[in-house]
Amino acid sequence: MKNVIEVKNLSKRYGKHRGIEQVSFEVKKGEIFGFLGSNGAGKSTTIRSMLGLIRYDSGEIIICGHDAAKEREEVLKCIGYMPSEAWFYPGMTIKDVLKFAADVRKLDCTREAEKLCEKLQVDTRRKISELSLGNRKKVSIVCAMQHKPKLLLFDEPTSGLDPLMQNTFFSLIRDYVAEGATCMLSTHVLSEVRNYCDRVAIMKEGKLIVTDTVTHLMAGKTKRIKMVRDGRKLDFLYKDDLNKLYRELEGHDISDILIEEPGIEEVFMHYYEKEEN
Ligand SMILES: Nc1ncnc2c1ncn2[C@@H]1O[C@H](COP(=O)(O)OP(=O)(O)OP(=O)(O)O)[C@@H](O)[C@H]1O
Repeated sequence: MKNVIEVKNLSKRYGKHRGIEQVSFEVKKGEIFGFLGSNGAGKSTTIRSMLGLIRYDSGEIIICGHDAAKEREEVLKCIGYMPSEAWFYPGMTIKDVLKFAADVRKLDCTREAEKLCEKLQVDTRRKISELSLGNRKKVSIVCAMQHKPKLLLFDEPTSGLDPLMQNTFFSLIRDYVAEGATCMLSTHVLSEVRNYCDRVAIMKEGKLIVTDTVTHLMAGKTKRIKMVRDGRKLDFLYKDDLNKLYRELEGHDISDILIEEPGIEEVFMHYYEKEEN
């Protein structure tokens, strides 16, 4: 399958401060790719480098077959970007904002914008200054999607959206992906990754520590064990061979035991801990 994103050995420093180091990953056409990491891990730096919003120090970024450093305009043509801050000129109406965003691309996006506004319940007559954060986020979503881009690139898209709108947002993504688009989104919301993403990359302290399918990550060796041992309730994550655990339990009174797959939160923590060891 064709790669829509290829990031190779991407590094960026902010003066003395660490930005990102040697980040490499690929996203295939038709994937929904989750980008995870705690505050300051380097997600926005990677995304902004992809868009040419910041100049990176070394490495290579190819998007839709174009080099992000040398063919920025071509790259921007194929991307619909939603930044984490939904900032617009406060005096403009939503309709004006959407038209402005389409005009910049020299496209008529009226029909698609109307469809999106209806689904997201956006009243285009309202002024930006009257909108809550959630409603500004919705305007941002329409701006990113109305030109039906090949690559939907979202930086923390759902913060501020109510659960109903989050569902609508992901169903829109799925519709575009079904029509041939690809999506990469950064998020702190692990359930979004579990429910909607095909693959995930986890960043930590400027480095990419794992890239894998969500299914594979969830099916790892780590288990959550709940048991009552010698009258004491225990609840812990177990990463080793289960046979070893059974041997360790010999001679103890086990009155109850439950072995289950950990949640994605635990898988995420597992990778963080593993890196530290
Ligand atoms: N303009 C800047 N000047 C100096 N350092 C910066 C700047 N922007 C980011 N950094 C640093 O680069 C690192 C990566 O930050 P980045 O914003 O990419 O992380 P992030 O994963 O997007 O975090 P968050 O989830 O909080 O948005 C951090 O150590 C951060 O302090």
